Amino acid sequence: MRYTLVGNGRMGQQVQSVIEASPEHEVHAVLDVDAAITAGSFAGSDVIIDFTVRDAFLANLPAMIDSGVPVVVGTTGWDDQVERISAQAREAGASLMYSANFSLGVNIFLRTVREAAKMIGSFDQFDIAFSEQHHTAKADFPSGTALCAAQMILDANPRKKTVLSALSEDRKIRPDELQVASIRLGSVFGQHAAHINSDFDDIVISHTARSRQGFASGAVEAGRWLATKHRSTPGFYTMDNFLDEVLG
Ligand SMILES: NC(=O)C1=CN([C@@H]2O[C@H](COP(=O)(O)OP(=O)(O)OC[C@H]3O[C@@H](n4cnc5c(N)ncnc54)[C@H](OP(=O)(O)O)[C@@H]3O)[C@@H](O)[C@H]2O)C=CC1
Ligand SMILES: O=C(O)C1=N[C@H](C(=O)O)C[C@H](O)C1
Repeated sequence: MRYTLVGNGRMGQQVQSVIEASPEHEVHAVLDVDAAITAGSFAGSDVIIDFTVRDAFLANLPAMIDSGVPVVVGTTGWDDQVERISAQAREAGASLMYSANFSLGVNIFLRTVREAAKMIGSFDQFDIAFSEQHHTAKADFPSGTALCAAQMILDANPRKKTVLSALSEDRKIRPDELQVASIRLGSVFGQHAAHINSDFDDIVISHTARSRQGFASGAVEAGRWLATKHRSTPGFYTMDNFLDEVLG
């Protein structure tokens, strides 16, 4: 499988080393910030993996779609555009897979949080909040993973209606607001936690990334899966679709 990588930062380099460690895969090209990207930039490639920044991803997307090569997007910070872009990909007969987090561990964690949020929804005594910690070079907040978890909690728990990502100095949080707190600290790879509280107990469900390798391995596996999917059923996919298929 020949991969073209868009972005050569922390994640681009980690994806490159995962691909180079596998006899089945090869890096076809790496397109960094200086590349003038057109549809032709992806010729000869089986999969594109994008780890850049919101604006670069949005600017390069038309060329990626026009190339007809399936695209795995790890870049976060564009959740407000997901509906428009998924429709655009479907209309073009392209394949695009987006996840704010390609780590298998994180996706298992997210499903656990969803189940917990659903269960506590039946009992008024429980409150829930979410937190994330990342390195100080991270551009977006809350993390894409935290936003994804927050949406799952809002969908699962009728007592939470909106996300509050920054507290106000002059008012209390409302019971129907879900606090999503962000900490930027040193070189933390990524830590996410759901915090549940009642008068009787505290439940904390958490995931801590031990390196960037889990994100990168997941993105490479997702690329292999998407390339196969693209041949039979092009479309817009997420890690949920991938996991549903793998888990049967
Ligand atoms: N889905 C997942 O599993 C994960 C997602 N992420 C997300 O991935 C993204 C990247 O993270 P990370 O690698 O840590 O960030 P980095 O800042 O280390 O890397 C981003 C890279 O993109 C480059 N870039 C900027 N504009 C363009 C462009 N137009 N064309 C090509 N390359 C460009 C930057 O170059 P320069 O620095 O020279 O501007 C930089 O090298 C973030 O949105 C992050 O949240 C991170 C980890 C896991
Ligand atoms: O920027 C990062 O580093 C990470 N970003 C992703 C996110 O925004 O959720 C995933 C991971 O936690 C690392």
